[in-house]
Amino acid sequence: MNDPKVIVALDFADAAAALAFAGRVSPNQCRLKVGKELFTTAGPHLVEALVAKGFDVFLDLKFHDIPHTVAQACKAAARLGVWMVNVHASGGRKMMETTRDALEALPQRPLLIAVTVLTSMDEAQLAELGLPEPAAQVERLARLTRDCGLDGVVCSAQEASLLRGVCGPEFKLVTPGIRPADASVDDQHRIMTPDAAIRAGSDYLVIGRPITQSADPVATLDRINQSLELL
Ligand SMILES: O=c1ccn([C@@H]2O[C@H](COP(=O)(O)O)[C@@H](O)[C@H]2O)c(=O)[nH]1
Repeated sequence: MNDPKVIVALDFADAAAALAFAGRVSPNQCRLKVGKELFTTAGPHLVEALVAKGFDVFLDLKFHDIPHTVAQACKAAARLGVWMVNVHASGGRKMMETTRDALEALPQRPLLIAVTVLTSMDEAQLAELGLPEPAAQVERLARLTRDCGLDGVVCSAQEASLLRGVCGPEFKLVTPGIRPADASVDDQHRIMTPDAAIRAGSDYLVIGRPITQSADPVATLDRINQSLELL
């Protein structure tokens, strides 16, 4: 598989557990995501170690701060050799454009995407924040992200077909909240199965616990990949 669709979320408590998983899979089977828990405990060295093993690494730190701070943080991420990095679209136009410009000045840059609405959020939680229902808020932030020249967004697969129409074929749609039919939903709300997500227009599926907490993580990953090959 040259372009694996599955990005495994390495939400492990320490570097040893993350490296043990990475030692059991190959860069042809999946990409890897390092998020807040693992980065806070294991830091940049772990990211560099995964990159050195040949994996495409998505550094999922969801930066959200003033423009200069976010741009510098994303440049620091680029120096680690990561494949993809992200910010929160709700940080606004100036933040996204400043970060895009900072990365475009580099000889080699990671993909830059923006989080729209977290997949754990439902309509009631958004209403509490004074925001419209998920699809409307996701579309608004995705349009802004595209206008700022970023490469794509994080959204739920439930919004993928809408955004594919609005943002075009090249715009990357990275979708967490993926749940095989027999998996626990956990704290996710806007979910979809792996094959339905790809059919809806997702480019990449972020999958954590359904793989990493399963009895046989490699077999689960293989099963998901096989279900996608049939499409
Ligand atoms: O909207 C978002 C953005 C990021 N995530 C991250 O994806 C994984 C999902 O893990 P699961 O175990 O498959 O639920 C996790 O690292 C989140 O931080 C997201 O879920 N939703």
